[in-house]
Amino acid sequence: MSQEFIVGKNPIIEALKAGHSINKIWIAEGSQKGQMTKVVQLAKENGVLIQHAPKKKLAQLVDTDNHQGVVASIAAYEYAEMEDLFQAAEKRGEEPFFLLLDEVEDPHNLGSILRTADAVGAHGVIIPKRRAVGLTQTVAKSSTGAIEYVPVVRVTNLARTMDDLKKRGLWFAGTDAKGTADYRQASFDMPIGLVIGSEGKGISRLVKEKCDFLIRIPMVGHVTSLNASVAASLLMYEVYRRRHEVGSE
Ligand SMILES: C[S@@+](CC[C@H](N)C(=O)[O-])C[C@H]1O[C@@H](n2cnc3c(N)ncnc32)[C@H](O)[C@@H]1O
Repeated sequence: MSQEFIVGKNPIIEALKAGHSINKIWIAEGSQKGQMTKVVQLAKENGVLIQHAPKKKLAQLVDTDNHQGVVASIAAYEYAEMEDLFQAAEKRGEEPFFLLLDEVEDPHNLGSILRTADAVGAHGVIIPKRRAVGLTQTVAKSSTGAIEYVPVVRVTNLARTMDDLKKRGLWFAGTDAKGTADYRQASFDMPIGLVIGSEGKGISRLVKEKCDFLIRIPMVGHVTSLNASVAASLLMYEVYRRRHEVGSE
């Protein structure tokens, strides 16, 4: 089984809580306080081996000093199947709410999108296999554990996947700073796929053509677009706002 590392207390706590298969945890000597006691307690409950080591050893394992004194070696994150996303919606008695990321490359953006997707109860994220970031440890860290809860499906061809999903009732809202409709006027009560473009090029032509409508978040300042994860978060919360009455969390 392929193996990678996750770093930081919160991501490791979430991985342990979610029952992710962890081979071993390294804790830096002298950093056993605060949240670290929770890491140790959960590791013991899950029978995970803990090794205390100098900070330098942790930095060598993961090639960074930014590990908050704890590193875990885990089985690689698994991708979900499309059916898992539909089942997640069905289980909650909700219309499907998926995110499609068209070649998002920055792991911090993907992590942050997963974090908000978890917060708003989106049923899953769809990414292409090529020219896009996958489920790496940087993504896991940026997602602060949400990677454990939001199913991510990898597909060979996003445009073709949209055709398949349309047959299952999905509507696609493309997002673009130059989109024709103000997002405040769009409908989100049907089964919806929110399409987010890449950091550099935005949504590709083919994928854009498959979108049923193109929405924009109005911008009255000087820059021409928002960061992909910021735009995704605002729009995910708009879907949430439309679907949940105040106090009905
Ligand atoms: C950094 S932007 C891409 C900018 C790219 N140069 C372009 O021309 O589209 C990344 C993605 O964030 C989303 N986005 C950014 N600003 C937006 C806005 N004002 N309204 C809707 N979506 C936006 C879109 O999905 C966009 O493809």
